[in-house]
Amino acid sequence: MDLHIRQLSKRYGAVAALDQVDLDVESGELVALLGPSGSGKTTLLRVIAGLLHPDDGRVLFGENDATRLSLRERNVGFVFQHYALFKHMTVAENIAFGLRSRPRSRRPDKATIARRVNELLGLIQLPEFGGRYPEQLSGGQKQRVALARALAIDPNVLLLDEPFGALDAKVRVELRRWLRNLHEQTGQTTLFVTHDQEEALELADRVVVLRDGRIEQVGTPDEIYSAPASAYVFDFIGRANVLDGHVEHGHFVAGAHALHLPTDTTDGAARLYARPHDIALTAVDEGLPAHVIAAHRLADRITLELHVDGQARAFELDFVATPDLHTPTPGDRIGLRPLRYRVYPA
Ligand SMILES: Nc1ncnc2c1ncn2[C@@H]1O[C@H](COP(=O)(O)OP(=O)(O)OP(=O)(O)O)[C@@H](O)[C@H]1O
Repeated sequence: MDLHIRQLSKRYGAVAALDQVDLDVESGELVALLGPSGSGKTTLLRVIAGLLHPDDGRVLFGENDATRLSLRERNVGFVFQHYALFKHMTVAENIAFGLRSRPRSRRPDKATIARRVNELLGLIQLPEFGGRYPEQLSGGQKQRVALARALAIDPNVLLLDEPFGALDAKVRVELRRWLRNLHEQTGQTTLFVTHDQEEALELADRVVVLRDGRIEQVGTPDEIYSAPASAYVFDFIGRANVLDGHVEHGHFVAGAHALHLPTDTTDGAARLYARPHDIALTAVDEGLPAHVIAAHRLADRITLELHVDGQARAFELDFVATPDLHTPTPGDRIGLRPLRYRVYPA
């Protein structure tokens, strides 16, 4: 089912946890809510779930205004990082819980529930685990069961709040790929909260970047990564180098160096942002002059720490070592040519 958020606001004293948020999620989409701690991700998810009431604004499931409906009436499935399974119930009982606790008029019969549970055990790839108790499962298995429990009720939307946040890095990566796969099978409209940009970019159809309770950018992972709408998004999405300078007649000027800007940018003080792997090494008089502070090698990758003439911030450049390439050493003078970059007003 599609989901529409209209002008949602929620304050805690002086803090605007959500500030006039608008968002449309299409039926079947997997959308990541991405932002640093305190940006409002969990608040937004809880308002959609009906666990929290907004001060203002509306939540629509399809065309139906759900703003005043309770959690149960909204028929949402959710999995939170710390939303533990019921310890005294088996895996199968946990998965069946949502269906069994429906009012009698809407409760499926026992055989239908058992069929649904088996189907879900298959979907989460734990077909033999129905009789186990949660304490007999690994962390990743528990979260898969939690997901099956959330899916059992055939929810209007599936809401996931850092569901893999408590697991170790390797399991996290496995589970996010598994979740992407599962999503392709179920086609369930899903909102996924994370503060991990890699997770968001790999998993989602679209990413919503939040900042202080407002949406900073909404786009496909490619749009967010390749065309960050602001310095904030650029910085949050990956490693960033920053050059201070100014824009003049379609060029970014830093010291004696000018770089052509493909799009119209207003003249004035500006900052250029470039990723460490998007910068080429040149002869010192052909690029931005810099000197090498340190060189680090990890397998075939080399990272140079640099000081660019006239700039206050440290600068980093990454490249792959090849046999014919001379690796600069500390103290060397080199030139830099940003290959891909974005310029934002300072
Ligand atoms: N119950 C509460 N009482 C007071 N302030 C709150 C409450 N819940 C959230 N806030 C504040 O609202 C803002 C948004 O919080 P929220 O939990 O939505 O952020 P988040 O992006 O999910 O962060 P995290 O990644 O740390 O979970 C924060 O400034 C937070 O301190």
